[in-house]
Amino acid sequence: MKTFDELFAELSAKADARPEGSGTVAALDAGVHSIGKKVVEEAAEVWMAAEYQSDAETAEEISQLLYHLQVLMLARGLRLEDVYKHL
Ligand SMILES: N=c1c2ncn([C@@H]3O[C@H](COP(=O)(O)OP(=O)(O)OP(=O)(O)O)[C@@H](O)[C@H]3O)c2ncn1[C@@H]1O[C@H](COP(=O)(O)O)[C@@H](O)[C@H]1O
Repeated sequence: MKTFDELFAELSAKADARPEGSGTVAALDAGVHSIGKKVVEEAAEVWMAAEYQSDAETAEEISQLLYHLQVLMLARGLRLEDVYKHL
């Protein structure tokens, strides 16, 4: 298990080190347009899970949406503080 901040630190390190086989590196290489489509897809899956699926399935979909949002942040060069200051 990891927190939102811990995942962001892990993904930031992967973006810098670019390890072989990283899905995050592949997503970053695909670019903002591709990542944005994934965010929308995952958001729709969160909505459908919340309406029709279990709590556990909804939580899993939410985790995937949070992951893809973090990838989008990295692709744009945004830091956690850039988002947190609006909360
Ligand atoms: N938390 C996640 C995570 N959540 C979601 N995903 C990605 O999002 C996809 C889930 O989307 P779907 O369920 O829609 O599955 P899918 O449609 O079959 O996926 P695609 O075919 O579109 O890739 C997964 O296949 C992963 O590619 C994640 N990929 C990675 N992480 C974590 O990110 C870290 C770095 O991962 P790597 O960069 O791959 O090393 C690790 O800690 C991972 O656990």
